[in-house]
Amino acid sequence: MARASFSYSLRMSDLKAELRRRFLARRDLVTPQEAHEAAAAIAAQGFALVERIARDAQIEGPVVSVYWPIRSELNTRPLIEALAAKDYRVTLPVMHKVRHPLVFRAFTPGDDLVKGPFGLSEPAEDMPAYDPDIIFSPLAAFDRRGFRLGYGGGIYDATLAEIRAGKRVVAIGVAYSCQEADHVPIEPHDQPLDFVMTERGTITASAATAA
Ligand SMILES: Nc1nc2c(c(=O)[nH]1)N(C=O)[C@@H](CNc1ccc(C(=O)N[C@@H](CCC(=O)O)C(=O)O)cc1)CN2
Ligand SMILES: Nc1ncnc2c1ncn2[C@@H]1O[C@H](COP(=O)(O)OP(=O)(O)OP(=O)(O)O)[C@@H](O)[C@H]1O
Repeated sequence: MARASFSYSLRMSDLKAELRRRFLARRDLVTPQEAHEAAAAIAAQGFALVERIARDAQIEGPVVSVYWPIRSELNTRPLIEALAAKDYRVTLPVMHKVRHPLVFRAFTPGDDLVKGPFGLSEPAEDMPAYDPDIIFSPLAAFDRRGFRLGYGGGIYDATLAEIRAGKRVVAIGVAYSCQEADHVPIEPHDQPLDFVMTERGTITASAATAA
């Protein structure tokens, strides 16, 4: 038994690592012009979806978490600007350890960010922390059920599991359409997204828990 589950998890991590490599390589091929247009599309769609979620769920002044892009991730800075301009409470993730939940700290465009691990830019430790109502999550690959693969830290999974144990949170994956996979391999700890947003439109995830 022990041997069977060991080989299962080895194969699973190889499979995830291979998919991660393949889909990150696709993302790296996006041209600057495509990236520019996608960032504008995500700002418009993301802003509209936040307004819709806040209205439907009757959340006054929702806390919205947006990632601060690194590497070839889709640029969410125009989305952050659009939300902040309408007085939404924007937070950015602060990483502590792999497989541990993120902390979300307040950010307003123009605020200083400090260097975190892996080239991350994060709000300073003295900024106030809030639990988000809506989380925009980066990813390497996604499927239409709403399952995602990240950089392999299990961090968004741990974060969503923790918040969902106490309240409703809407998770929105942000990606280029070239990052869509038929089926992302899943494990029991994987937390589904509610929506995935690409430059082509917004997908309502079929495995969503909060729709
Ligand atoms: N822009 C952005 N912010 C984010 C994330 C993200 O994916 N993108 N995160 C999403 O969770 C959290 C940070 N987590 C991260 C976890 C791992 C790596 C990383 O670079 N990992 C190495 C592999 C390390 C290893 O295998 O030992 C790598 O990919 O090279 C980056 C961010 C919170 N903030
Ligand atoms: N809560 C957990 N319990 C047990 N194993 C876990 C847990 N979270 C992650 N792992 C293991 O860590 C590895 C990375 O997890 P996974 O592939 O789900 O991360 P990811 O979704 O790419 O990362 P992130 O959520 O940070 O973007 C996997 O091989 C998985 O088995």
